[in-house]
Amino acid sequence: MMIAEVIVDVSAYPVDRPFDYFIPEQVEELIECGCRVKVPFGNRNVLGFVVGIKNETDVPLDKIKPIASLLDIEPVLTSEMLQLAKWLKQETICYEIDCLQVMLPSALRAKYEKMVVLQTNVENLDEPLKHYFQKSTKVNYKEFEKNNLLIPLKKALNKKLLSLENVVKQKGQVKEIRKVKVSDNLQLLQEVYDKLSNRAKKQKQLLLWMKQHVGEILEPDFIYKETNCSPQVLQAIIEQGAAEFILEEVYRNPFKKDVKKTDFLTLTEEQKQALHKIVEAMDNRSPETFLLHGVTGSGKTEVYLQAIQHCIQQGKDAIVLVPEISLTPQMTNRFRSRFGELVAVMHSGLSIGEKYDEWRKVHQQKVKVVVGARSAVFAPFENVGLIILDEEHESSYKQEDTPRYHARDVAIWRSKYHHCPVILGSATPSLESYARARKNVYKLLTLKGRALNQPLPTVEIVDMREELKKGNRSMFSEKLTESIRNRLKKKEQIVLFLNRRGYSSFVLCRDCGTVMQCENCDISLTYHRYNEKLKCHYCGYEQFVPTICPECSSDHIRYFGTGTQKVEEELMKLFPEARVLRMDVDTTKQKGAHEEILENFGAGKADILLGTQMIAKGLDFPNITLVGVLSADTSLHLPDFRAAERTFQLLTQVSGRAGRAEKHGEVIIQSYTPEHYAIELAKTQQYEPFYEREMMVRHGAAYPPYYFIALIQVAHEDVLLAAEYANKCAEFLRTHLSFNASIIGPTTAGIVRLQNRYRYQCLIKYKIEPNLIPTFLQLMKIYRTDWIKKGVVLTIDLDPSMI
Ligand SMILES: Nc1ncnc2c1ncn2[C@@H]1O[C@H](COP(=O)(O)OP(=O)(O)OP(=O)(O)O)[C@@H](O)[C@H]1O
Ligand SMILES: [Zn+2]
Ligand SMILES: [Zn+2]
Repeated sequence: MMIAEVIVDVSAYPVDRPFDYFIPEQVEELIECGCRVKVPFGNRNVLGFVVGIKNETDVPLDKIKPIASLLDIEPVLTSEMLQLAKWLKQETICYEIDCLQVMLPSALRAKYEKMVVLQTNVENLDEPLKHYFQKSTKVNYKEFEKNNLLIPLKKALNKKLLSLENVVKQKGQVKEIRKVKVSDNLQLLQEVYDKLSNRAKKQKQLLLWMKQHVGEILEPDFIYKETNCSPQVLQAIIEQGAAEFILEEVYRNPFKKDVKKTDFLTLTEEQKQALHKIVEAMDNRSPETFLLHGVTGSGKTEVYLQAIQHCIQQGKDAIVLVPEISLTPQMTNRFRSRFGELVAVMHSGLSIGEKYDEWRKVHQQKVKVVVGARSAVFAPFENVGLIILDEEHESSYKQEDTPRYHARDVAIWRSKYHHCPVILGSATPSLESYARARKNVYKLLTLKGRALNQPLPTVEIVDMREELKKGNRSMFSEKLTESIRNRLKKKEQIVLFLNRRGYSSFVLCRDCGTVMQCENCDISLTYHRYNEKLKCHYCGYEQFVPTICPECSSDHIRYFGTGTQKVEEELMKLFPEARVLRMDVDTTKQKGAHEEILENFGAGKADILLGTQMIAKGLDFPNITLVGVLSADTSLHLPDFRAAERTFQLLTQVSGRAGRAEKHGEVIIQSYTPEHYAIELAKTQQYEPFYEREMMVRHGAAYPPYYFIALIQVAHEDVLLAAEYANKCAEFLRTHLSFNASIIGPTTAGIVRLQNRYRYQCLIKYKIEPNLIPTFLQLMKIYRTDWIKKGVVLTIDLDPSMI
């Protein structure tokens, strides 16, 4: 008797543990840990993951049900992933099932159909299988299941004579085109022809034509054009068996264009030293974490590329994480141009099907390198030799939804598992990472100079209050206007950056001052011009811009806030001759739009690239000599203890786009608070002085990296109940945590009402608190068994960004 331990796809407290199921005899030889199964749970069948297989159980045998069906005969999760899920669940206080799901592409969570594909000459197959592949090289898995052939199938898979492919069943997810296959039986064609009455002239004509194309596979449009027949005529012929419609699967290619191969650059002395240390760690199979701190344009990417080369030479695989926002084709092409077909790319711009195809390339070990956003840290390579996080300071490496994991932590866990190094790279490392490097927890590697020895750009800060005093009400200071004009004359390129973090365009009544607010959240709606709608960025609520004020019926409605569109309009007025490209959420909605804008700018088809966060990173164009930051301050005033750090990072990153080749770069930063240290220190572009200063601030306020923080939020539709449970929560923490932890709150959250729920929170600061995780687990248990029934929503975030 064999028993499988299964984690089922039900997120509820008592269910967050493996359940025992009998393994039916016919799948005993097939089932492995990491396979998905369907199992009866309550009165329905649910999806589950096999996490263990054993011979005995403590559960009374009459309570155990059998597995309903086995969905995979090759595991979709490796044993590494199963272990990782167990760790992640503790680390982030969530359900194990959430951890398992986050590791898989969404196509595998959806409906799918499995096909068995021939990888060899049919003759090499064993007898019972042969028959299925006589006509086609791809056969539905169900055929083998139905005919009890799973055991010979598995043997053939192990010998790599056959392979498995999952075909997503959901509509539109497998890319297929319909073609017509003319029968290859000439005699049959003749018979059909003979049977036709003479009146069916068109059909006869088509059949005569088909006799010239026996066995061919053709596109319907081609047939209509060649023979002048209608779809009805073709249909009639098909019904008589002379031809058939077939679906031909075409592979998605997320890479629109092929890239030219590039060669390795000769490294600078600093690059060489950094690479040497990394290679050493790889050779010694040492799970070290390196912090590669290199100024903008210092050639960090080249170091990554050569480290990956070494990794591939060792026969191992490399994972490269890049923030979603800088996963531009320009970025991925740098990897593809070196490693060609060995690269898979994973990011949210891909369709479900494309994502799945890329994941499969990794799962089937067809590629050696994956370049992707956060979740690519779970790439199912089995022989990882190197993990890289580029722009390691980026907040998008932290998932803000369960499981609330940080890609850096997962990367380090995997590096220990695989005995390989991790590289964290940045021009502006997070304070946490830099502090760890100072303490030698991470190994610090520094690139002080730019790759071609170019000087860093000159940075000037313009006080916008002075501009206002001078009577300049425009969003462009005199200095910036002058510099733009100058570059336009010299035919050099300009990047204008609008800091939109924490900033939005809102709509206000000029008579009564009412700001249009979300129905569900205490937050103003953001105006989107492209569809003339107001949208809530937190819950997605949308409405048309009102023509009269809902409060006072005035029709004096006014738009506030400087969006990129407004900047564009003003640019047109000031510099009618300038060719402007705008890059923001609105202009990059369509697939490939991002790519096109960058390509056009790179090809010199525009003078000015105007954009938001999207253009702060990764841009590497030699002709950019001026970077203008229109509003440096907006990100300073967010309810986030990292606001200054993020502002400094952003300003440094965006400044780094200027003067990357021969021509010298200039940066102009406009600000209303130029005396703030984050802005003042961005002028020198030196990281250390900022680090020292910001560390003092963090020390004074007892924030990371000096202390760890955790945030617990309690939300309820009823404000009183929200407060009541938040109090219970705080009380529970105070009685269970030691004096080492300070508990602040409950207080109301930054946004008091979100999605119709009132929100309270407790902030916990600690250095060492052994009781923390057990206490959180206990609290979670109370919540999941009791509070949840009262409509309370409780979340625990062990590394919150907004507080
Ligand atoms: N050793 C080298 N010799 C010549 N050119 C180099 C070398 N290393 C890098 N470069 C070039 O210098 C430019 C900047 O390099 P890269 O983009 O890798 O820097 P980075 O440190 O990643 O910059 P950022 O953090 O600003 O994105 C690129 O155009 C790159 O091709
Ligand atoms: Zn009004
Ligand atoms: Zn809302």
